[in-house]
Amino acid sequence: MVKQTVLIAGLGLIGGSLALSIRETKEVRLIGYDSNYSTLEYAKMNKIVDDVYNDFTEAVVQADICILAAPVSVTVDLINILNKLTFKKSIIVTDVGSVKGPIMDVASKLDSPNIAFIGGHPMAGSHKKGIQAAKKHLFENAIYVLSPTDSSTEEDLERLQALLTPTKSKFIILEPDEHDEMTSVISHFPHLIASSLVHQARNWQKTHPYIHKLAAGGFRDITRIASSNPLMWRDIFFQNRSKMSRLMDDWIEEMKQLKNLIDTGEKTQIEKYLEQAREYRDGLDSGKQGAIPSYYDVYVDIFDQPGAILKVIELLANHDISINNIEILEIREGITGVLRLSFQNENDQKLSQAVLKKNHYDTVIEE
Ligand SMILES: NC(=O)C1=CN([C@@H]2O[C@H](COP(=O)(O)OP(=O)(O)OC[C@H]3O[C@@H](n4cnc5c(N)ncnc54)[C@H](O)[C@@H]3O)[C@@H](O)[C@H]2O)C=CC1
Ligand SMILES: O=C(O)C(=O)Cc1ccc(O)cc1
Repeated sequence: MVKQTVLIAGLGLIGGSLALSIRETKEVRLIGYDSNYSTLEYAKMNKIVDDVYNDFTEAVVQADICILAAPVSVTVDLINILNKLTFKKSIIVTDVGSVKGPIMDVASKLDSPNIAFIGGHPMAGSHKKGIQAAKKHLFENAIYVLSPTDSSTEEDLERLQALLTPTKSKFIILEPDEHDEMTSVISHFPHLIASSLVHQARNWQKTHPYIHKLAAGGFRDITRIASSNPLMWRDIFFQNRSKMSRLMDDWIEEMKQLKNLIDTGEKTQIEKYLEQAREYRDGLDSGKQGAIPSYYDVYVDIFDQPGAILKVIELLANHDISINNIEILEIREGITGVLRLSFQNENDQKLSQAVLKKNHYDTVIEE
């Protein structure tokens, strides 16, 4: 069987993770392009792809399928380059960008009859960046948005889905504008708000130096997404600029109304506001993977003793459970402290809780 050549352009967190899940497909020759030499070196050394290129044109003309996995603005530039090339054979081109509008706009100008463009967005990720953070199972159970275009056929869509099957994600078809509006509401705008809450705390720290300590609990949780890659998010905000701007207008208006209720002592109205928010939030399906991936955390009480953290890690490693992230939330001399362990999925979360409980650790999973 003739192997199809698949190019991943941009071998960072998302491109690298896609490569790790696709590479086991025997009938694929996987090649990678990136502008960063050490990324290419890493990808080659760790056999994440079969071959690496630092020239996009040289790589893409070989490909049967090309996945553009660079920042959104770079993806737009790469599509513009595609429009200047001659393709002697047919190629399916897709992307992974968090914003679809600008990418689909430029893709609609592709005039080679040999290019079939299908927009894409695997809705899972992390606050980390770069190929070192790539994970084979990153997209497991995640929603994977696909946006076919006039240039793509049903067969192209099926071929792309077949290639992406090892990601174990769930495909949904969305119109680009629909996608950008929804992601602006549940991902892009909340991101900005999380960062603004952090700024607010930082400003108040000048008045109350102790705020830093108090912010370690719930505040850190609700602002977690503010720790993500600033360059990527800057790109997302500007590429989804008009939708972000509209949401900011709505938000400012809502804040004004809330301020008014607080200033005038409208307790009933405020209670109603909180109640409605609680009802809607409780109705969100916590068991399903949403667009912003859930965090699967387990809180473990540990004693401040040498090697206490290591013991927990060893225990889970012995059960083949891999930990995504570890944070020490509070530990003071001689008393118990809390360790937050984050896992890739609910299964690992529940399994680790069972293992830890069996070994007499106090654990909590927040609902
Ligand atoms: N990080 C996340 O959680 C998610 C990100 N996305 C989207 O995936 C895309 C990539 O994001 P990440 O992998 O997180 O970022 P990343 O920073 O980990 O990787 C980006 C890669 O693109 C490369 N790159 C940058 N400029 C380039 C250029 N001119 N030519 C070739 N390569 C270039 C970088 O060297 C890097 O290896 C973005 O469009 C983002 O919107 C989609 C879903 C989730
Ligand atoms: O919202 C976040 O920060 C995430 O948890 C990961 C993420 C980032 C960007 C996306 O386009 C999709 C998911």
